Amino acid sequence: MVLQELGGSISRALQQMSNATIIDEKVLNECLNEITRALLQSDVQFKLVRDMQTNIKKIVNLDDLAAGHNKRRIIQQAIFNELCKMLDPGKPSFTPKKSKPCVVMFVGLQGSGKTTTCTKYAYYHQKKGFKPALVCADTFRAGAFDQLKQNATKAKIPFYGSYMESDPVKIAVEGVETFKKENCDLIIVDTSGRHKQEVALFEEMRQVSEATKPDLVIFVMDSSIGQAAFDQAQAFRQSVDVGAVIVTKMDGHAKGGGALSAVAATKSPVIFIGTGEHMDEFEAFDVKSFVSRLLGMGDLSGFMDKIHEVVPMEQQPELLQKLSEGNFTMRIMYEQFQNILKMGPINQVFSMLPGFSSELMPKGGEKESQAKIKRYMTMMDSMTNEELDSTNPKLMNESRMMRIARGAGRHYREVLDMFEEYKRLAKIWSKMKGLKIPKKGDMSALSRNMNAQHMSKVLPPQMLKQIGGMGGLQNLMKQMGSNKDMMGMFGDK
Ligand SMILES: Nc1nc2c(ncn2[C@@H]2O[C@H](COP(=O)(O)OP(=O)(O)OP(=O)(O)O)[C@@H](O)[C@H]2O)c(=O)[nH]1
Repeated sequence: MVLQELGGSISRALQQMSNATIIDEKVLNECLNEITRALLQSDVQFKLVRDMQTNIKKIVNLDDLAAGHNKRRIIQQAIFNELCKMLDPGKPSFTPKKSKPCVVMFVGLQGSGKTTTCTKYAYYHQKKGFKPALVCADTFRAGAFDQLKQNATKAKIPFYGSYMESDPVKIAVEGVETFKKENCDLIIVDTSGRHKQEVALFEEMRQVSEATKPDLVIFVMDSSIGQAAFDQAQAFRQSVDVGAVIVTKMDGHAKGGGALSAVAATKSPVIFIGTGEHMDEFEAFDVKSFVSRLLGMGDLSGFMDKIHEVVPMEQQPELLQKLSEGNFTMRIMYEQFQNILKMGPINQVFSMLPGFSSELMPKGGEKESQAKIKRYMTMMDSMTNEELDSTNPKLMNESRMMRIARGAGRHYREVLDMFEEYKRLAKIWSKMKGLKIPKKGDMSALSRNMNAQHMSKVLPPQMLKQIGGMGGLQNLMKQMGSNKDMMGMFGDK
């Protein structure tokens, strides 16, 4: 079962439960069985799923719940928490610091996407101001060095390797020494891919680890390996001190369940996921955001962080001010489209945005969505400043739209479509009116300033009903103590 289907099945099970007039043992069991089935089909290890089910039943004791408690919300929250617990081993991974040079070693099965991921990891940190370098200690696969060299050159990252030397330990040590001298602060060592049974290659990996003394060993796992994930991850952990997991190929036909099993086997957190073959198809992994998106709840906190990353600091207060005044103009939409295109793979960003995901981003239609955004932007290029900055929808009459269509070489119908999309987004964002704007556009402060009132306006009515209306929402926020967690629930589905 692919990841999107898993999310869909879980959301449906929750929805069915919410539709029941009374939630009793039978309804709860049906809901949990549905979720169990979905997780098993997604290749989550059987034991993990069984434990989860037992835990939820322990937490949600229907008889003990005093009258007046919102049972649906408690069950939903329990499922959310259990899924988070499955993915969170409870200890954070080592994170590289610019001030101190560090060595990170990559291990994984042959073809898992290790070499590609090494470059993605280096590129990600390079964008954050690190000085990364790549060492190819894979002397087993002919062509591995060329592949790394090619990727590294593309990303302008220094690399080290040899066509002649056959001893991976020697290359690894020389590469690490070389880059330490060159003051690189993140030295990444790519090792040979292994089959599970290859004792010699496991021994080689152990020796490379012993010689280079990595600060972190990352286990790279292909998300489609299914039920085998647990055993494979454990085999690696027995030879080297795995400290983090990266799950690749989460795009396409990925089965998400293997990730959960790998976390359980290595007791190490997933730190990134690979979502495509390209360098920037790589996402930092956050458990709560992931589960939130898996359950179809959207992830506004992730979106806020993304905005923080790509919207220039000087633009932020201005944008927030405009949103707080309820002035969502075409120009803001244009700028947001520009930012979205800058943020990287569009499907990742869309799944975080309230309102953007469902209409503009049909599942699997990233290319079309990207083209649509570009088309919208071309049409907006033919608009006047007055039109772009107006908040009066009446300004956009037929003759103006005809003119824009002619100017952009598009059909009138397409301009109309774009305008409908603008109105839809303006309606969603207008609910941010009155939001207190923190100084210097601090996004996390903005999250904190969101109160139940704002949330109730932005939440889809169905979801608000599930939570237990305004009262339930206020209670939930009090209990959670932090608005940031709640931000994950801002989907518009
Ligand atoms: N769709 C998709 N493809 C990926 C992803 N990561 C890697 N790949 C592809 O998977 C294939 C194998 O990747 P490599 O990086 O060569 O794998 P490797 O683990 O280094 O292989 P060995 O050196 O043999 O161990 C390549 O075609 C990559 O482009 C991903 O996140 N999504």
